[in-house]
Amino acid sequence: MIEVVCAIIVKDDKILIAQRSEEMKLPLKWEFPGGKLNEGEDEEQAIIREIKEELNVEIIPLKRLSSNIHDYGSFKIKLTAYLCDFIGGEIVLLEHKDFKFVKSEDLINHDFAEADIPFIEELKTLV
Ligand SMILES: Nc1nc2c([nH]c(=O)n2[C@@H]2O[C@H](COP(=O)(O)OP(=O)(O)OP(=O)(O)O)[C@@H](O)[C@H]2O)c(=O)[nH]1
Repeated sequence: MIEVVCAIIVKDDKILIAQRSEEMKLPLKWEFPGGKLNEGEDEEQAIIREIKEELNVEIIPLKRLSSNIHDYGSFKIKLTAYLCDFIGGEIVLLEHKDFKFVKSEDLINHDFAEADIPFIEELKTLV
């Protein structure tokens, strides 16, 4: 099983979501940015590194939210979300096709990766 961490980055009561590019797995799906844990890394180190690599910004993980296990058929992931504080930098899309900040009740209107669906309900009560 692949261990993946993703960041729930909140700014002005809105959540940052990113759209996967055509070249990535799950093309054009929306997701919470993040990625796979490297060997020897803990979840917080991984999320800080991934967000810097993908979006060129600095975050601080504040709180571990829930984990979802999802089987895509060809691969299975354990996806863990972290509520994060946006501490600085200008977003530069280094891997994704697009990004936006949306209200938690608006998440449902985006075509999310299936593994993310349980977070969408959870976030309505949190953000
Ligand atoms: N970062 C991120 N990955 C997610 C989310 N939901 C979800 O199913 N995933 C899946 O988790 C896997 C690991 O993410 P990644 O961002 O490191 O993947 P990657 O670009 O290295 O994938 P690839 O190089 O295998 O295409 C991907 O296959 C991705 O499709 C999510 O909300 N955020």
